Parts: sequence; structure tokens; C-alpha cells
Amino acid sequence: MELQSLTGAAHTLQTFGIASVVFVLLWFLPRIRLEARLRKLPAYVYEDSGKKTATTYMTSAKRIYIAGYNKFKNHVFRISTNESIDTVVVPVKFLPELRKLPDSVLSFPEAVADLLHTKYTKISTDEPISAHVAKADLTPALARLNPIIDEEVEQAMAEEMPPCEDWTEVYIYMKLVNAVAKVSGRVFVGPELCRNKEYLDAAANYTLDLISAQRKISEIKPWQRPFLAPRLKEVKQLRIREEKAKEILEPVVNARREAEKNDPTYKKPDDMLQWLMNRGSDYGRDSIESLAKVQLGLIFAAIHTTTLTATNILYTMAERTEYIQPIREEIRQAMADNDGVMTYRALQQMEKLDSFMKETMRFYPPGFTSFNRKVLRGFTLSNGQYIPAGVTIEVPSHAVYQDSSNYPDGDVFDGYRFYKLRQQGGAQNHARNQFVTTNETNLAFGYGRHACPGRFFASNEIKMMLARTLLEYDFKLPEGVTERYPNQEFGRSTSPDAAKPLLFKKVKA
Ligand code: HEM
Repeated sequence: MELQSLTGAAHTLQTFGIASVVFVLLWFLPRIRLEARLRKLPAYVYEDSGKKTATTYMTSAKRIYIAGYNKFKNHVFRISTNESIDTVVVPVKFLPELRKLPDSVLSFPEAVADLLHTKYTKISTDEPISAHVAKADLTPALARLNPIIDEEVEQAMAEEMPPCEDWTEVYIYMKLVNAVAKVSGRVFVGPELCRNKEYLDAAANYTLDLISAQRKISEIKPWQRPFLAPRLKEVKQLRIREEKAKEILEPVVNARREAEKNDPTYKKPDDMLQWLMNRGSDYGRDSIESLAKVQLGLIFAAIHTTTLTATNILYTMAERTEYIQPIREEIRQAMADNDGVMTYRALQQMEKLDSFMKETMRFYPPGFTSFNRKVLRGFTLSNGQYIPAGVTIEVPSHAVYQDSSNYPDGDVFDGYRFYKLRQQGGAQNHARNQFVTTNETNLAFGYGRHACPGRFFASNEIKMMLARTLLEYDFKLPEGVTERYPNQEFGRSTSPDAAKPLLFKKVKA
């Protein structure tokens, strides 16, 4: 009897053991297979201890991508990041073939979803209506909207900047983020809401909220995330933002819909909110809730990217003050040629300014990599290398920007680099050297089908803010600061240090 029950127990244990092994295998097998496939790609190893890798990556990604690029140059390699699976770094020579792959093979929204931990932050990264409206409605509207945008820029800068009768310390990032929120708000949500306190608070702070939630989740061990992440106050804050955005938008959207229905003389407003409302039903984005989410997505895509780019340019020019006067002269001339109005043509004429903006972006891009895409279906590159499903690929854009075979004397800052190339004449020189250009060696706005559709608006807005600043102020680094403020690095992202001041003084007429 005893022997029988012992055998029974052994049998149960055996069954349980086999079931556990099967369960573990089923759970881990895809992962083991993926790792085995990844191991066929060469690795750039920068740290021999696995534990330290994530920390080193978070603080030194710029150096790591440059070193990996210099070692592998035209070859695919993989590196460890702060995530649990290696990232595949692809040289730009493959970009023309990669851009042809459909979204069902290489996905931009899925790559962003992974980066932002959408499983826990519950935000939507797949909103094709945003890119469509930016391309089909916003960019073509810029010529007619420019005077309105410039008016907003002038008003916002006047509200944000102190008098600066003498040299005055200004924390310019903070000023710019508020100005960008107001100016972009005029275009995104229209005149009714662009000065609404709650909207402006969301515009200036939603991105910070989302990044805080993303960082907090990254700090939690992956297996603990399902239990701990939903309880984070940073994640709850995102839901509060969504509720607030809905509350703010609801009366405006309802009033517009009512007017459209009942007033035959009603003229629809010329702004993003209206364009989103016009196209909402094509994308199943008619409800106030989805309009609010799309607006928050736009805030995330537009406000801090624009602000950090403008700040980078001012920090760089404050160190290189010899550029201020010639660029100011160019702006004055462009304005004089266009009856004092910041028209599309006037902005086009500001070629030195455009060049300085582009060269700053080459040195201080918002990220060290570009074309981040999640591989949904494995595929084979033209050189025969297999890229398995489940990994994320990216190109080492900052390393490409610093490579002297792409940009002669790549490590030297030349604010007129692109101006000089444009001066050589020819349609190609003109097209390939603008701030908004995207191609295999101009990657700050991404590449291919998903390249930033808001870049034409961003370029105009930044140019107007800089032009107004240069016309009105001299600026420089504070006494005793001899070098440009270094940018802060967080893995593959980087931004100027918002807690640093510049000195501003009104230009005497
Ligand atoms: C200087 C400012 C900006 C920078 C540096 C920037 C950069 C980028 C980058 C790198 C991407 C990803 C592209 C890719 O991976 O191929 C992107 C996508 C996007 N950007 Fe921008 N952006 C800026 C301003 C804006 C503005 C002002 C808007 C809105 C009007 C905007 C709307 C978008 C949208 C909707 C996408 C997603 C495109 C898609 O899903 O196809 N961006 N941006």
C-alpha cells in the first residue's frame, strides 16, 4: 500500500515536472529561437558584464553607436541596450531596400509602442490620421497660415521674455516650451483653446508625464511590470491627462458640430482640430475621446521636439556669436523684400539661418539613431543576412552625421555648410541641403514612409521664433561659461539641459 502511494506520488510529481518543462519550453522557446537567430549577427560588445550594460548604454549610447559604426561601418551588427533583447543596427546602404518593405514587415508604431511601454502606459501609437492630416492639410496650409503663426510667435515671445533692457538671465528652454505650446496650439486646437490654461499645461507637460511613466516602467523588472506598472502614479497621471483633454475639447467640438449643422453661413475654422473632425469618420476617430487622444499624440510628437531643436540652436549660436550679425542681416533683408511680412518666400530666403539650424541638428539631433522599426515578419537583406521577427532595427544616424565621407570635416561645426552647398546652384544641391530634407544621410526627421510629416510646420515655426529673437535680442553665454552647454543623454535620446540660462539684451533700434 505504502509502495503504491509512493509510486502514485512519484507519478504525479513526474507529470507535474513534465508539464512544467513543457510550459517553460513553450514560454521560452520563441525567445531561445530568437536569441539563436540573433547570435548569427555579429555583436558590438562594449561591456563584459551584462549587469552593467544597461547603465553604460543609458549614459554612453552616443559613444557606443559611433564606436560600433566605426568598427562595422557597412555591415549589420547588434548591440545590447537597456532592453532585454539586442537591437540590430543597420547601415544606411540598406535603407533604399528597407523603405520598400510594408508596415506588416517593418513597423514604426510597434517600435514606438515598445519604447513607450504601451502595454502599461495604454497610449496609442498607431494613429495614421495624424500623419495624414499633417501631410494632406497642415503642410499645404502653411503658405496661408504663416502670417497667423508669425503673429502668435510675436505675441508669445513678448509674453514670455522679460524686458532685457540690459543683459538678463533667461532660462530659454522654459520660455520656448511655453511659446511653442501657444503657437502650435493656435494651429492644433484653434483660437478657442490655444490660450486655455489647461490646454497649455497639457501642451507643455504631457510629454514629460509620458516620459516619466516610461522611465519608471523601464526601471521595473519585466516580469514584475504586469503587477506594478498599472499602480504607478506616473501611469495614473496619463489617464488624468486624457480625461482633462476630453473635458477641454468637448464644448468646442460640440459647438463646431452644432454650428455646422444649424448655421448655413458657418465657415469651418482652418486648424488641425477641424481637419481631424473632417476626416475622423474615415479613421474611426469621430468620438471626443479619440480626438483627445490624437491631440495628445500630436503634443507628444511636436512640442518638445520643436522646443529642444530651437534651444539647441540658441545654445549653439550663443557660443558662436559671430554668426548672429550676418544671419540677422539676412533676416532683415528677407523681411524688407517681403513688405515686412514673414511669408513663405521670406522664410525661403533665410538660407543662412536654415543652414545654421541644419548644422546644429547634425551635431545635436534629438536622437542618436533613426528609422527605428520593429520587425514583425523576418526578412532577408540583399546581402543574405536574415533579420528575425521580434527584434527592433535602427540606423546609427548620429555616427552617419559625424562621418567625414558623408560630411567633409564631419567633426567640425560649420554653420554655413549647407548654405555654401546651396550656393553652388542646381536643383539637387538646393533640395538636398535644406533643414527639412530627409534621405539616407539626413536622418533627423526619420526616413521613408513615416518620415516626420510635421517637419515643414516645425521648420517654419522654429525659423520664425529664431528670426524674431535675432531681430530683437543679442544673446550670449553667461560670464564665465566658455563652452556650449553639453546636452544630456538618456540612451538613444538626447536633449539640451533645460536648467541652463543664456543672457539676452534688447537690440537698440
Ligand atoms: C523639430 C521638430 C521635430 C522633430 C525633430 C521630429 C522628428 C520626428 C521623427 C524622427 C519621427 C519618426 C520618423 C521615422 O522614424 O521615420 C517623427 C514622426 C512624426 N512626427 Fe515629427 N518631429 C518634429 C516635429 C513634429 C511636428 C511639429 C509634428 C506635428 C505637426 C510632428 C508630427 C509627427 C508625426 C505625426 C509623426 C509620425 C509619422 C507616421 O506615423 O508616419 N512632428 N518626427
